[in-house]
Amino acid sequence: MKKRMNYISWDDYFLGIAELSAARSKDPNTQVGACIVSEENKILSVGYNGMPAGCNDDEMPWGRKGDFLDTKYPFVCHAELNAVLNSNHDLKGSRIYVSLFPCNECAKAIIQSGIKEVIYTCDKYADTDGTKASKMMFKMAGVKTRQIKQEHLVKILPI
Ligand SMILES: Nc1ccn([C@H]2C[C@H](O)[C@@H](COP(=O)(O)O)O2)c(=O)n1
Ligand SMILES: [Zn+2]
Repeated sequence: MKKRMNYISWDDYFLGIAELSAARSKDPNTQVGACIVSEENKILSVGYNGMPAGCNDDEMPWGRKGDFLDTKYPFVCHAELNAVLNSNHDLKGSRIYVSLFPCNECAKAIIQSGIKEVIYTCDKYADTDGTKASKMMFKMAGVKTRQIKQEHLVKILPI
């Protein structure tokens, strides 16, 4: 008997784990998940966007508009930053799978931690200056970026 052939690729596997992590997010508008993987395809960390530890997410604002302090933006920790901070491992040479292209703040954390490749699916904020800054920094720092489609798994997040 031969081995099973239609197993999922490493990319689909780790992207699936990033998507599953995103399903933990309480953000009503955008749920993001990230999974950091070593050169040996071992999972080093995962994360999703949410309020900082100890900040009661029932009491924090989740809106997008209005006074800055009445929105989620100054408070929420992004999925990629959480994944970097959640890890107890050296991230040098690793790659990060993320369901949305990293913002400029996360791009800095990704570069400084030694991650060498960003694999992402969605790029819905491509036209923003933040994403443009991320792309500039990744290029200058030699961090590869690659967009892939989720081929084999149904999207986990509810529509
Ligand atoms: N690469 C990213 C981009 C965004 N996030 C988080 C931050 C917020 O919780 C949400 C964005 O909210 P929106 O403006 O789309 O309502 O997604 C992230 O974790 N990683
Ligand atoms: Zn970010």
